[in-house]
Amino acid sequence: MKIDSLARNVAVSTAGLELHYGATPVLKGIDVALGQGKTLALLGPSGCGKTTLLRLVAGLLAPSKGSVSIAGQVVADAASGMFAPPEKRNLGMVFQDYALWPHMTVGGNVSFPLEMRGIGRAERESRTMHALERVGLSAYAGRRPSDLSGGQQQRVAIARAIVGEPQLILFDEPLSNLDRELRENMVGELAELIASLGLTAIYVTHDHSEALTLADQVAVMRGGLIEQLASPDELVAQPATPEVADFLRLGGIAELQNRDACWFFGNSDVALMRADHGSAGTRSILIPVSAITPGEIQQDRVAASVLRSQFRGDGHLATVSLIGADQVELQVLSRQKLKPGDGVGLSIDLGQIRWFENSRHPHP
Ligand SMILES: Nc1ncnc2c1ncn2[C@@H]1O[C@H](COP(=O)(O)OP(=O)(O)OP(=O)(O)O)[C@@H](O)[C@H]1O
Repeated sequence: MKIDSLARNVAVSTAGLELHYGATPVLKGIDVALGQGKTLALLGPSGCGKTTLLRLVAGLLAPSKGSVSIAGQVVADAASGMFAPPEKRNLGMVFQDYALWPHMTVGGNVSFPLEMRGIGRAERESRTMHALERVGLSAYAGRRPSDLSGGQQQRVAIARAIVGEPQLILFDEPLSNLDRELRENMVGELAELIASLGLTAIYVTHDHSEALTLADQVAVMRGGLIEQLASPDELVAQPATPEVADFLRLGGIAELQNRDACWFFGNSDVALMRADHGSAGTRSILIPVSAITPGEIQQDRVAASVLRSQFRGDGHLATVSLIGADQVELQVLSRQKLKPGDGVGLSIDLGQIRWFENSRHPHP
């Protein structure tokens, strides 16, 4: 194994990583580097390759091209054929379905990885109790997993993943089997646990709020590629593409056309604002929820019709379509309840609009 002294504080990195199933490319060239003690979320829609990337880091799959390094050591390299199996990578894994052994006690489950490593009984017992204490389950060591709730079972899986004090912990949608309330509580707990243990973690999820809550860096993936890799703050403030903005639900995405010195929504007659002569013919924009103030329909407002609305804690979040450009859907936050079919006038703060360089549209 090669030690890269320049990369000592890089906990995990990939270079030109590709994975093909036969002729089908699933990952098309992934370059990431994650610092010690940091959490990286892999976020993206179903089938974009998140789990495949995690499995390549874990050593459950070998790359078709490129390499994976952990703590400066190459653990897989397609060119040389070098491949370290999972048990040689010093990592912990937590899966969606907990993967606990039903015939063993909670304590037995947690101590199993230590037993596999040949660690003696006394040390196993003290480390197991310590790991269970860390997840708040020391009183449950003698119980069977089936006696525990879903949230408690997932904590047992986390205790089992940290008991060996791994340098890296991999989470594959660990909360997706829990109901919404428990999931929301556990996101915060997990973030706290990861921080207090100083873990380096990779966390796969398709839930943007989980990713933005937990991670220091978020890789938004699409079609086997990373579309944007950035901190949560940067992603929200500066989504690189309309697709990223749409996936993070930052607001409404629209395509504008420059005609007669005005920016119109698509090829409709609904104008948003004046345009400079000579500016590009077509641009995609993000109109954040915070840029729109809803009110009565009147002359200087963009008229829209409510499609659906949901209460979300601080108001009613409605999806509206523009009258005269009904392919454009925007998100509006309203104090009053809006019902499907209601007419609403939108005051749009043009200063908050984000203009994208490209002219791609997320809903072809
Ligand atoms: N063994 C396999 N053989 C062929 N194709 C596969 C295999 N495993 C995964 N794929 C394909 O690879 C692509 C990426 O799968 P992957 O599980 O990494 O996606 P994902 O982003 O994690 O999605 P999800 O959130 O649904 O788990 C998918 O199109 C999937 O159908």
